Amino acid sequence: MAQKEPINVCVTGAAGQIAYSLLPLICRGNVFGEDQPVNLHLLDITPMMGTVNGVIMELSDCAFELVNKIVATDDPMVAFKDCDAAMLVGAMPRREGMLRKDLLEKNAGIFKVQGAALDKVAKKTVRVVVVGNPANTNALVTSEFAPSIPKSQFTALTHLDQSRARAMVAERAGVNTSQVKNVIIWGNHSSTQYPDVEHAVIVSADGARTSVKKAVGDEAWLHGDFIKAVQTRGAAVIKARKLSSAMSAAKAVADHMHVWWHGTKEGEFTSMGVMTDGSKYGINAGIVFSMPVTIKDGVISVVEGLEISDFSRDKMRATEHELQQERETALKIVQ
Ligand SMILES: NC(=O)c1ccc[n+]([C@@H]2O[C@H](COP(=O)([O-])OP(=O)(O)OC[C@H]3O[C@@H](n4cnc5c(N)ncnc54)[C@H](O)[C@@H]3O)[C@@H](O)[C@H]2O)c1
Ligand SMILES: O=C(O)CC[C@H](O)C(=O)O
Repeated sequence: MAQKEPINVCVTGAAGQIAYSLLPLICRGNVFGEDQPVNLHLLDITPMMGTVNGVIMELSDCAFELVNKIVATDDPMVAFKDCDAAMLVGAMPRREGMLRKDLLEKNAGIFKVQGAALDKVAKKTVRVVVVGNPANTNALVTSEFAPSIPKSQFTALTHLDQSRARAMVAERAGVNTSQVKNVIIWGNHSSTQYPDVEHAVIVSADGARTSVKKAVGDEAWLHGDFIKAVQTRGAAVIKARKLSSAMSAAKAVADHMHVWWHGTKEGEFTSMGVMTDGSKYGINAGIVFSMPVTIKDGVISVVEGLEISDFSRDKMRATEHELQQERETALKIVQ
C-alpha cells in the first residue's frame, strides 16, 4: 500500500509539560492515525530552544516510525508554515494564588502574534485547538487576528472537562468510563463551565441506553457536588501537584484532535469551544463557547434541538456572561 503524504503538525510550547506528554501520542499515531506520517513543527520561545533540542533528542531515541521530519523554531512564521493542524499549548499556566485575570494579561498577546502568523502562512484549512489558558478567549483572539482563515477552524479545548465529568459519572454509577456518552460541557474552560448530564447516557454491552440521571439516581449530587468537582478539578490538581495538569491535558488534546480528524460516532457527540454565531441555544455571537458537536469529514456541526431545562439555562447564562467579560478585557489588551 502506498504511504500517505506526511501532514504538517505544529505544537507550541514544545518545551513545556503538556507537550512532553502530547508529542508521544502524536508520534505513535494516536491522533492522526497509525498510518499517517507527520512533520512536526515545534515552537517555543528563544530561551527554551535548548530544552526543545533535548525533547527532539528523546523523540529521535523513541525511533517513531511515523515521524518524517522535525522542525524546531522560535519563529511562529516558520512553525505555522503550511500547517494542517496546530495545537496551541504554549502559554503560561496558572500557579497556586494566581487569578484567571492574571493569565489573560500574560497570555493574550501570544495569541495575537500567533493568529497573525497563522493567517499569513498556515493552510486555510488548518485545524486549530487552543489549549493555553484562558483557552476560549485565547482562541477568540487567535481567530480575530487570522481573518483569512474561517472561524470554524478555531476551537478551544474543553475535552479535559468532558473526560473529568465522564470519569466522575462512571465511578459513581459503577460502570466503565467508555460506557458514559454524551456528557456536555457548556461554556468556558473555567470554574463557570456547566457540565451537563441531562442528555447523557450509559450504554451497556448489549447496546441498551440508560439515562445518567436514572443510573446515578442522585439528582442532588448531579446538580451540586458533581458540577462543582468538575468546575474546580484543574485547581485541585494545581493544589496537589503544585503544577497544572499535564498528562490528562495532553490526552485530552490528543482526543480532541483525533475526533476532529476521524469524526464522531453515530449517536454520539463531543464538546469543544466553538465560535458562536448567535443562532444556537440563545448564546450571543462572538465568543468561543463550548457546545456539543458532531463532526463529519472534518466539518464541525453544533448539535441542535436539545431541550434545555431552566436549571441548565441559568448555568449557561453565567458562563456566557464570563466569556463576554473576558472578550472585552482581551480585546482591550490586544488592540
Ligand atoms: N484547556 C485546558 O484544558 C488546559 C489544561 C491544562 C493546562 N492548560 C494550559 O496550557 C498551557 C500550557 O501548560 P503547560 O503545563 O504545558 O505549561 P509549561 O509552563 O510547562 O509550558 C508552557 C511552554 O510554553 C512556552 N511558551 C511561552 N510563550 C510562548 C510563545 N509565545 N510561543 C511558544 N511557546 C511559548 C514556554 O516557554 C513553555 O515551554 C497553560 O496556559 C495551561 O494553563 C489548559
Ligand atoms: O488554572 C486552572 O485553574 C486550570 C488549569 C487547567 O486548565 C486544568 O483544567 O487543569
